[in-house]
Amino acid sequence: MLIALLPGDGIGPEVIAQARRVLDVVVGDRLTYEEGLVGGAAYKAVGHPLPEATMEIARRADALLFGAVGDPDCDALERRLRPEQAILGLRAGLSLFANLRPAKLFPELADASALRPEVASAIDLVIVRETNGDVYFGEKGIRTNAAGRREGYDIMCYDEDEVSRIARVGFETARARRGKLCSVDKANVLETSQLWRDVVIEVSADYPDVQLSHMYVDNAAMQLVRNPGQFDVIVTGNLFGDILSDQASMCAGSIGMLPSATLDANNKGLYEPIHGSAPDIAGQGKANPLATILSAAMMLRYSLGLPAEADRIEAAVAKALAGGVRSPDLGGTHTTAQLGDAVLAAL
Ligand SMILES: NC(=O)C1=CN([C@@H]2O[C@H](COP(=O)(O)OP(=O)(O)OC[C@H]3O[C@@H](n4cnc5c(N)ncnc54)[C@H](O)[C@@H]3O)[C@@H](O)[C@H]2O)C=CC1
Ligand SMILES: CC(C)CC(=O)C(=O)O
Ligand SMILES: [Mg+2]
Repeated sequence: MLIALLPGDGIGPEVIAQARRVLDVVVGDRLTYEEGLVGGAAYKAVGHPLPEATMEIARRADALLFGAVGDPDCDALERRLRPEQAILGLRAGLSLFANLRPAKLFPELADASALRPEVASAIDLVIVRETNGDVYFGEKGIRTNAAGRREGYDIMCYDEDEVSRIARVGFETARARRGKLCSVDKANVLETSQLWRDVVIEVSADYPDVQLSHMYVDNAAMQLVRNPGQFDVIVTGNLFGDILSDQASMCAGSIGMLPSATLDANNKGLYEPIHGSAPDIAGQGKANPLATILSAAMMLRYSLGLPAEADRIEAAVAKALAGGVRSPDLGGTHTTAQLGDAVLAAL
């Protein structure tokens, strides 16, 4: 099975290196890898953040393992050349529309959560975030308005098929878990959200066994901190899901702990930590690689049909944490490579 390995920028290559070490031990030569340039690294090498050569590898691969993109050197570039376009281009170009972001507290990390231990310990949820639409992909630009002033605009738009297909992923995910789906929107002020809510209710007719609720996104942000244990599966749009998942990560200890899978309709997937390229800590050995290692486990489970191997990796991460290894984001002083060492030792 072929893996497209896309390290990207900043801490991306550092965390991918640790995930690769773990995969080498757990699945060995059952996987082969082809590395592709993405993000600022690709822009600097060939003048585009998502070169056709990388897309070609991505299309051929059975799964994609992605680090992160984003490079302060590229901040002044026009939008289509910015590193971040690489991840948007991969999601759109490969129809990767269903981003699953599980947030669960490893019991060993109760002290690292931003929440009180008794509140944090209840967090065990999945955010199902749509990733092919919303303001990230609507018409956008900067124009001069009638008053002669510059105005920026990003059209928020979802069509009913986009909503129903992600709603189905939400219902199926909930059905396989505790049977509760919370759809998060802003239907009190956004037409897009009103349609979202209507379509989710229509789809719910096919899932009478799943308990559906609706919540406005501002309340959802508050409830995630107040009582995260009330959520099983959250289904939401691209923007809201992006924000809520970073927030959920702190309930589970750190942004360096949350993995993700972004799947197409056939479970081909791109696997990546939810975090970005973290330029503030890049190159210092401070990055927590566990989100990426856990993303590799999700890849084995969802796209490669190797659930036992995925379980092994997740158990090794838990064992490493139980052994006391902690990167700075978790309140410790261990390096990126030392976290990788601890997971390998646990394996
Ligand atoms: N999927 C992707 O490739 C994403 C790319 N980005 C890009 O990354 C760049 C930086 O964005 P930020 O807003 O700073 O978000 P970020 O997620 O890169 O970093 C936010 C904060 O969390 C810390 N952090 C992130 N990952 C960590 C890890 N594994 N271990 C320890 N600490 C970690 C960082 O040091 C920073 O203080 C930007 O160019 C942004 O556009 C942001 C999010 C996702
Ligand atoms: C470039 C961003 C849309 C990436 C991001 O923040 C995310 O997917 O979580
Ligand atoms: Mg994000």
